Amino acid sequence: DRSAILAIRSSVGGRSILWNISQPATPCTWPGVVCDNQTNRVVELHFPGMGLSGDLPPNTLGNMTQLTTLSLRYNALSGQLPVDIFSLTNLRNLYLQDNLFSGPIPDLFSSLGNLVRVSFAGNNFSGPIPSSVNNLTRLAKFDVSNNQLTGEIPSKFVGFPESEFSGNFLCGSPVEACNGSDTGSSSSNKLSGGAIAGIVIGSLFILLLVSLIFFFLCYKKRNQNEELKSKDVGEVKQMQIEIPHENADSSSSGFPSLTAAVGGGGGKAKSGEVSKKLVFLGGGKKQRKFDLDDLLRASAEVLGKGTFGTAYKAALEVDLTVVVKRLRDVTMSEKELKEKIESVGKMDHENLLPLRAYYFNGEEKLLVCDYMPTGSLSALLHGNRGGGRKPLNWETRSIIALGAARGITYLHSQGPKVSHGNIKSSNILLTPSYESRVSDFCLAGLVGPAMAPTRVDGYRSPEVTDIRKVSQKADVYSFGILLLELLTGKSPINNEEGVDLPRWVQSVVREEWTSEVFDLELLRYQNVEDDMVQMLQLAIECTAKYPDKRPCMDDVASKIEEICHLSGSQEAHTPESDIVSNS
Ligand SMILES: Nc1ncnc2c1ncn2[C@@H]1O[C@H](COP(=O)(O)OP(=O)(O)OP(=O)(O)O)[C@@H](O)[C@H]1O
Repeated sequence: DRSAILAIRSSVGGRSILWNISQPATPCTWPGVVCDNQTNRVVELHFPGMGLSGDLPPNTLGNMTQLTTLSLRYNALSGQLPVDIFSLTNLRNLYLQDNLFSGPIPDLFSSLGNLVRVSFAGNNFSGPIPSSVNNLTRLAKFDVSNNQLTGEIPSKFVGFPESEFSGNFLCGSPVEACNGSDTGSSSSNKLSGGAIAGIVIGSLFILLLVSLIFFFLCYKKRNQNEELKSKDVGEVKQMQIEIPHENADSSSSGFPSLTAAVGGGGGKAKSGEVSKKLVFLGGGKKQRKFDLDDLLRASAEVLGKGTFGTAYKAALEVDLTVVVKRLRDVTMSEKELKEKIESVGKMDHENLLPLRAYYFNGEEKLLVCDYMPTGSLSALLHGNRGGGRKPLNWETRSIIALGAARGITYLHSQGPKVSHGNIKSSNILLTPSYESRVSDFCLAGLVGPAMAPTRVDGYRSPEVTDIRKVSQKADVYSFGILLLELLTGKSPINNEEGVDLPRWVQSVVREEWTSEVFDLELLRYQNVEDDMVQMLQLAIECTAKYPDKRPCMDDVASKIEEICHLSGSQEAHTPESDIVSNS
């Protein structure tokens, strides 16, 4: 290993201060060199931005057979990649971005079967990406942006981020589809003047046609809006007669009233049907009651649009704020819906956010639950990542996981067909002491298949093709994703790897979980590393591809208790400063 590094040095130079060969015989103490403690073999080389230039020497790197990471990014290395690099079968990370490498990515590249992350971005690599890369099953990142690559992108990269392939002459998913012509064609394929003129005229014609269609659609839309406006006025009047309330359009807080926010007191009521009744759920439970007028008068703020419709925060009084969900596209009959909501209203567990009340009148369907001022786990994990954020410690994360697991376990205990159906971090709401309250449970059958939104995709188990047909084992899968989210700090919907979390985690070898997988915020808690590894294993079990291979929720909750030494009910006592660490 030592002589290989010295050979590289004499070929490509670099800043001598970083290559002090008068040092001891072992290269393990040289800057940028990482060795295995037991074997003393070099496992990682990190020479980023060290002023290396020229061609890498042949038959050199290939001798460093234990190399797992090779980082030569931000240098001025040129020429083709030496062939012996492709014999480094232990290599997992290859970072060669921002150099001057040229020539093809050879077929041999696919012999690096352990590769997980590769960046060739910002070089002059040319020719096609060999289709044999389809065999690199662990590859999770492959950034070849800004090279001279041509041809069709191998099918392996469907679903990878487009940005990793941009700035080339490539076609096919994830960039634009191939149309049969070679975008990287040589001068012999240059278009004639006539052909160019034809294309220009054709394009102008298409532009004209598109503009005409656009104007026509705008015109039609405007007419429709005018029609709707006149209809709405009628409906608002109708609702205002049916549901009388004072001061409906504005409130003292400056936010519009709920009536105004939902568009004039709600949707269309069935003719002759008048309902002012807000039906409270939860039986004899002590809770403050209010009537529909109070609700409609309350100042309302949109919280977001979810699977079932829009959620509004409605402040009724100084100390009474609720969330109103306005359901849309409900496919059930009103009778069925009432039965369903009544049964959901009976669910009672300390880790569930109960439904407080509902209101149905014709097309208008409102669900009411308590507002949770601390917000959701999603906001806590992913909000404010840029700056001014308080890291979320391991203990808090495990208490949140356990609370959510217990809430879901309770649901599953209500019958083999009862499942949550929409487990995700925005549906785990938190009390001020960071206890979990699982929300939006058992509502999966409410909306039609057209509502199957891509937004739940990151959590949805592979066997679920219709979001109305969920199961307890599908819940376990989604919960496993939630655990991965807690452990990695990455959102399953929108993460920089652009891959699904289980696939990404499993592409990293176990020894590297600590450095590669866990949220950086968790790395400071070294005494709990074992617990985190066990939790990650549990998450992987939960996200098994086949439902039968997944544990049941009851066992998942017990396992979390065991891993984190948490048993009994978690007290709501911990002040915020103990929960989110300040450093
Ligand atoms: N009771 C609540 N208290 C505080 N925030 C809430 C409450 N209910 C929902 N939210 C927040 O309001 C936003 C919109 O919620 P909503 O449930 O409508 O959509 P979602 O959770 O994003 O998706 P889905 O409808 O699929 O559950 C989310 O950010 C959610 O965390």
